[in-house]
Amino acid sequence: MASKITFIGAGNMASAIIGGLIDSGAAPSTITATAPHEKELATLAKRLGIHTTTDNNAAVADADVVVLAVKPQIMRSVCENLRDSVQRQQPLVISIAAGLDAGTIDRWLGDHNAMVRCMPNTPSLVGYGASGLYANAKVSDAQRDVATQLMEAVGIVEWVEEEVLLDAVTAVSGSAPAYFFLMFEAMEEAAVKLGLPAATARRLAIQTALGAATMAQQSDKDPATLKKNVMSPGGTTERAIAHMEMAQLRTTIADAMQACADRAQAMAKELNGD
Ligand SMILES: NC(=O)C1=CN([C@@H]2O[C@H](COP(=O)(O)OP(=O)(O)OC[C@H]3O[C@@H](n4cnc5c(N)ncnc54)[C@H](OP(=O)(O)O)[C@@H]3O)[C@@H](O)[C@H]2O)C=CC1
Ligand SMILES: O=C(O)[C@@H]1CCC=N1
Repeated sequence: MASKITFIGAGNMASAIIGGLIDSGAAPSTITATAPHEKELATLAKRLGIHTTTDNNAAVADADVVVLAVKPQIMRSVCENLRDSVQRQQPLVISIAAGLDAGTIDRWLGDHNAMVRCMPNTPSLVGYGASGLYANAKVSDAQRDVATQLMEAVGIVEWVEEEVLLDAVTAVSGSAPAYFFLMFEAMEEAAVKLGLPAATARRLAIQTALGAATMAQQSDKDPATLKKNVMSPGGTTERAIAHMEMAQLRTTIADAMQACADRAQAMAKELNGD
């Protein structure tokens, strides 16, 4: 990617994306990251060879792409401080903040900006991210490609055409790593009750999830068929799955995802007010 990219914020998500970009061939000299403290930046500059600065406005001055990667609660003051530089430079602005509408950030940045809003997830840290992206009407096809390349550096990308669908993305991928971690916790606890050492149980559960995910990704069969293939008639898996269905696991998952999407809506109301 030849564009000059500036990351406002240099925390977990920004450093994951920058690491992925460099691994996929981006020149470190085209990347700048900002944060309030020199010390954190110096570590990042040393590790990745990128430019760093504590001056957000200086970092935006020659950027083609500006990625907003600060916490939602401080986004307004960060954006208002950047307004003049962004209006002068007119970069593609990509926000990865949860809960903040593209329109709100655009307004804080002085309006009429090409804005992409992205909902990533934490497996981006290890290159297995899943991101949902939404673009406003100012974003060109070339800028869409840039945003796709940026997030594909740390995983897969799915575009949505209506911003409200990012709430569904939050429910199915943004928040979802935690659902699987809960499953690992529960399986480990149950396996310990069945007599296995905790460490053995954890390794087996995690490897099984990795295997199941890889199979589901590589197979041309749907998940229902793959599930059926594990279930010998009258066997052990059939008994376990019957128990999960009887306990309404599907309803629990649907209700949890609805609660997640509802919370995303409520957060948007809290965060997007004047
Ligand atoms: N974690 C997750 O699962 C997900 C996170 N997100 C979003 O990603 C964004 C970043 O999250 P994450 O990386 O986890 O957070 P971090 O706290 O790890 O990173 C935030 C970064 O912003 C820096 N910062 C603080 N104030 C400023 C400022 N005024 N100017 C420039 N930089 C500043 C922080 O520096 P310092 O540490 O010195 O304060 C830090 O480097 C959030 O908006 C979050 O909603 C989205 C989806 C999933
Ligand atoms: O829990 C949260 O609010 C954030 C957004 C998606 C993942 N973490």
